[in-house]
Parts: sequence; C-alpha cells; structure tokens
Amino acid sequence: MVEAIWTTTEKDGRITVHLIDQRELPTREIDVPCRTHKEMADAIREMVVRGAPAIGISAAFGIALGAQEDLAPSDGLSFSSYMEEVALTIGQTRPTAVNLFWAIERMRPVWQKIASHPSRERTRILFAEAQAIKDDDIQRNRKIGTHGQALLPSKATVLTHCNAGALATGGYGTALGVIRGAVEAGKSVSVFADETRPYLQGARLTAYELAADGIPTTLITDSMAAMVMSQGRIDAVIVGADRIAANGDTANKVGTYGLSVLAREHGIPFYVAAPFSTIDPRTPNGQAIPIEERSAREVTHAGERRMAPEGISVYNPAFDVTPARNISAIITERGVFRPQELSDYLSSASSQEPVSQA
Ligand SMILES: CSC[C@@H](O)[C@@H](O)C(=O)COP(=O)(O)O
Repeated sequence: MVEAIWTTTEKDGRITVHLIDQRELPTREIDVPCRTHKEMADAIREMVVRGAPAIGISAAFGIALGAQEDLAPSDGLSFSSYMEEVALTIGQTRPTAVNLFWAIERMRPVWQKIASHPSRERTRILFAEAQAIKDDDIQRNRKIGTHGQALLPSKATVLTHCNAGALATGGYGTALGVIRGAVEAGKSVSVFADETRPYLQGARLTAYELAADGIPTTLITDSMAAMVMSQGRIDAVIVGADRIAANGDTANKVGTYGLSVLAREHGIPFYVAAPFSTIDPRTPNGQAIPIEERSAREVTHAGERRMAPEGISVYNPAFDVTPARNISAIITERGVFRPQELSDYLSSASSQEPVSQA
C-alpha cells in the first residue's frame, strides 16, 4: 500500500522526512525530502501532503525536524520558546483539519519535558513521538475498518468523496479503511469515486489507491452522484472528515454536504469515518469550524490550462460542513456512534483526547 510519509537516516545520523508528492500522483511518484520545519510547513501548505491525519503526522515530524535544526538553542528555556515558534509556523499552514493542532498539542508536553536534555537526545525523542503518532494512526484506521465494515452488506457499492485513504493518513485510510476492512472480511465491495473538484483528490488519489488494491472502482464527476443514487446503485456513502465538532457537525472536502443531502433524499446511509484525533470537542458546532479558502487558480485552471476568463471572480472554499442531522453514523476506532451519541460521549470525562484550537 502506498505510503504518504516516511523517514530515512543520513550518514551523519540526521533524519530526513520524505513525502510522496500528492500533487503529482497518479502520473509521477516523486519523493519530496524535508530537512527543516519550514520545508515541512511549505509542503503542508502547498498540499504535497494532505488529508487530515496525514497533515497531523507531518506536523509532528515537522516539529521533530525543528528540534534537529542547527538553529535549535541548547539551553532549556530558549529551546522551549524556539519550539513554540516552530509550532506556530507549522500551525499556520492549513486551518481546517484539527489533526494539525491535535498533533502539535501532543508534541508540546514532550518538548517541554525534555527541554534541558542534550540536543541529540531531544531530537531522538521527538522523532520517536512523531513516529508513534503515525503508527498509532494506522492502528486506529484498522479499527475503524473493522467497526465500519460491519455496517455494509455482503455485497455493497459505496460512494466516496475526496481521498480518505492511505495517502491521507499514516496508512490504510479512514473511509477507504472501511472499504478495505469490508474486502478483508470477504465482502464484495465496489466503489464510485467522485472526482472531487477542484483539486481532484478522488480522480487522482482515490482511484489510484483503489486500483492498486484491485478494488473495482468507477470514477464519476461530482455532479453525477445524484444520478447514480437515483438509479439505486449506491448502498452507502462513506467519507472522511477534517474536523468533527462537539455536536457531530462535520467539515470535510467541499461537496460532502451536498452528498449528504442527496443521500438523505434517496434514503442512503451516510457515514463519516474518522479517528478521535479528528474530533474537536472544543468547537461546539460546524459554524465555528474555520474553513480554508484556497487560490482562485485551483478553479480557473486545469493544470497549466486556463478554463475560465481572466479576471472572473472565484470563491474556492476547500471544505464544507455537513450538519449532524444528515449523518447516519460516525465510525471511529472506539466504535460506531450516531452523532448525538458521540456528542453525549464527548461530554463524558472518559472521552478526552488532547485537542488544541486553531
Ligand atoms: C482521512 S482524510 C479526511 C479528509 O481530510 C479528506 O476527506 C479531505 O477533505 C482532505 O482534504 P485535503 O484538502 O485534500 O487535505
């Protein structure tokens, strides 16, 4: 299975974090090496790496890179303030996926605790923590796959949007993890993948991943989803999430909200698959989720080719919010929750995950 993020150790003992350039897939598999936290911040902002859990993992590795840099001060006090600057740079890359802030929040007590350790030791510990976040994400996704597959019949056609697969996570995927879990459980699953305008994560990444796995996949443009639903060809819609608010409202790739309305109209279950690192109990509802707006060029151009007249005004929100009432269930590593059940669970003390705010 394709990997989005991995590390290598150089001869001098320094660690390089590698990203597969997701802007170039599926035609070219290009390795983007990151050696500084600024390189990692740029890679997140420019969407070399994307997908909420993968952004969080990259942020954690970016922090470890910051500690490894020659600029890192040797005394404990200055190290802590330097690391806050590193975290600020990384935290200003993409605003919607809460996993970014969750990962920074998880790394912070680690760098604070080891501030007075020798530099090599600090670097080693912070890279180990980032790697643990990645490994943990894969375990969470496998559990999401196990819980989620039970919701699907033995023969199912699933519609998915964007890419919530191995490329968007540490590995295995969330929405695609459910599909993979169903296939591993012996179910016969086929997929309709929305192309996902304007960035085409569905056409470029989901189609690439599922084809590599040999899972039968049909690519459609986003505007065809209503048609295939009306034809009775879809058993379930499964999507990932960038941030799930305390009331269950969910931000995900723009177009997800529309799919949820269509699914309700056609009586099709609409599932969100996400780890608890994507759930943000500090954001009360969808209206409070910061929505990233991206450049007009993503809409006006297809690659290098201009598709719209010069000077046209463009609105390009990268995400939209699906209200909790349109979500049949949220599939997590801790089990399957209806939105209200998740909301109740979040109010209980046992649910706590370290989540920070944008
Ligand atoms: C498991 S990934 C879930 C979401 O992050 C995914 O569906 C999505 O919206 C990704 O958006 P992107 O802009 O590609 O980072």
